[in-house]
Amino acid sequence: MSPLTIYATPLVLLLVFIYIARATLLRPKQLQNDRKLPPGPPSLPILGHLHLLGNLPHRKLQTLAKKYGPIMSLRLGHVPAIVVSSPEAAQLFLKTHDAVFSNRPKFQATELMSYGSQGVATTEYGPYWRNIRKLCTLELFSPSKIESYAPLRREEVGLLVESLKRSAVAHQVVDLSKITSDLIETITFKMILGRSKDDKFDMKGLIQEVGRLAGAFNIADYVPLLGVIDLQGLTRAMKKTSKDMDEMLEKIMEEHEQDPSRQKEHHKNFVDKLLSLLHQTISPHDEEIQVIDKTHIKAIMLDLIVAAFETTAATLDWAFSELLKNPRVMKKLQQELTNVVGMSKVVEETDIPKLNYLDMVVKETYRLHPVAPFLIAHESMEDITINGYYINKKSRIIVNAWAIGRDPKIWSENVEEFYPERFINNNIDLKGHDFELIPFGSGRRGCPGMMLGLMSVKYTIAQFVHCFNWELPNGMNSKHLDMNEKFGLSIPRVNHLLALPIYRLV
Ligand code: HEM
Repeated sequence: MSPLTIYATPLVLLLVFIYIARATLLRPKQLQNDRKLPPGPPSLPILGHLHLLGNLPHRKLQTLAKKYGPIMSLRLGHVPAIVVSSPEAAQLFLKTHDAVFSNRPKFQATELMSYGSQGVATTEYGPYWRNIRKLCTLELFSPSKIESYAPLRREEVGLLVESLKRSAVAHQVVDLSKITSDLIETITFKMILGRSKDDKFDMKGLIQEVGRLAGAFNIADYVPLLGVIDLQGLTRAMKKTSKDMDEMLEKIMEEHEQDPSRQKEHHKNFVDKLLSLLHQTISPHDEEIQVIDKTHIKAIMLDLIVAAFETTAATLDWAFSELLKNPRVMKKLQQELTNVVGMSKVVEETDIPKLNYLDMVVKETYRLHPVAPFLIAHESMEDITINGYYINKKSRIIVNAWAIGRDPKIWSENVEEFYPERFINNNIDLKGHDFELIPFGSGRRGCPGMMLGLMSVKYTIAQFVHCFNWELPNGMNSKHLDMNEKFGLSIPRVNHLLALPIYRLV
């Protein structure tokens, strides 16, 4: 036994004892009063229901919701949580009572790595969030801004097509997961930071580490007394990553400030825009004057990159996985591309609105693989009663978009099948109005980057599927392609997707 273990064990026992004593003596108000909580499974002392979550909590919570219903009550350590698993219930939380549930809970990861939760996605509901979100919408997500990035997407996807053509000639299997993740990395960095990856910093490595740490199950968030001793080593890792990340973001800001060409309006990218607002009020007309400083700018940049990168890359990974697993769908999509674009041309973004089957393929990808299966956690800002159930202020709201997408009562018995045609005769879209399909969330905290992300997703799928036929390596039967997923900040594939490109245009 190591000396560390010898000292740590009595300490853990002492902390556990204090925790039980506190929990017993200071019983939460909700338990003293006779208020009806939503149903839920029996819980353990201290852990509550943490032990039930497993490695793939979206699947475990789906199973539990079948027994306890679409509004289910859990306790994750000391945190009361409500799990929402039907479109009707999601509508209640994200639309009808949106104003009560628009807060974000604080996590150790966002506190340590997002500058005290000061980014867009991590910050609490209030004037600061409202102003920053308004600014991002105007400067990054407006239709004209999305269009202004079309040349960037065209160039980066074009370079990849050329490289894939070379692989095709050499009969070389490519790592599609890596290729698409590198592509999204480049596009995201150029859009938000105005620069591509370079040797100076390992931006992707750092962002992936932030994603890994933020997505890890951190006992400190649920049993704070145990968090003090940092048994998992996460606090240490977060502090280190946050320091490295800070150095990188500082240098990036410095470079922007020192480049005089950046002062010209048409050269400005998102960081320049944020820097031009330094020490100014974001919105002088709002009820609370907010002056933006460098810490805010770093938190906003980081939040946007993390929100954009993993989600978009994981979507592409699952879309290509499903297309390779379902050759019928791949052929039908190629047929649509042949008809609309023609075999002698590559896809342009202006073709995208005409590609109806592509639209259905993307929706079906999100139905089966909402890459943020629980959206981003929401938190109630006041006590409220919904459907006769009492919900405490500061309850964590977990919307299981993954379970909703796989509910046979909504999607019929072929729910596990990748079948884009299910969208032919309905108007279900991804905008958050149809609670059967909410991979981008809904309401005030719904994803503001949806249209920007969808453009990269659709354009990349269309170009790759139009330019190439794709085969699995070593003649693998499509039925044998593994679809194992891992849970984190998003749910990517466990194993990278490998495939052989064969050029198909004339
Ligand atoms: C294309 C794939 C994407 C998916 C599937 C996705 C999904 C989501 C989801 C589920 C949420 C949480 C919604 C909620 O809590 O109700 C969210 C929030 C957010 N997303 Fe996205 N997203 C994507 C792309 C992007 C991109 C490209 C950006 C920015 C460049 C972005 C920026 C954000 C931000 C800033 C938030 C936080 C909004 C807030 O808290 O007010 N997302 N996204």
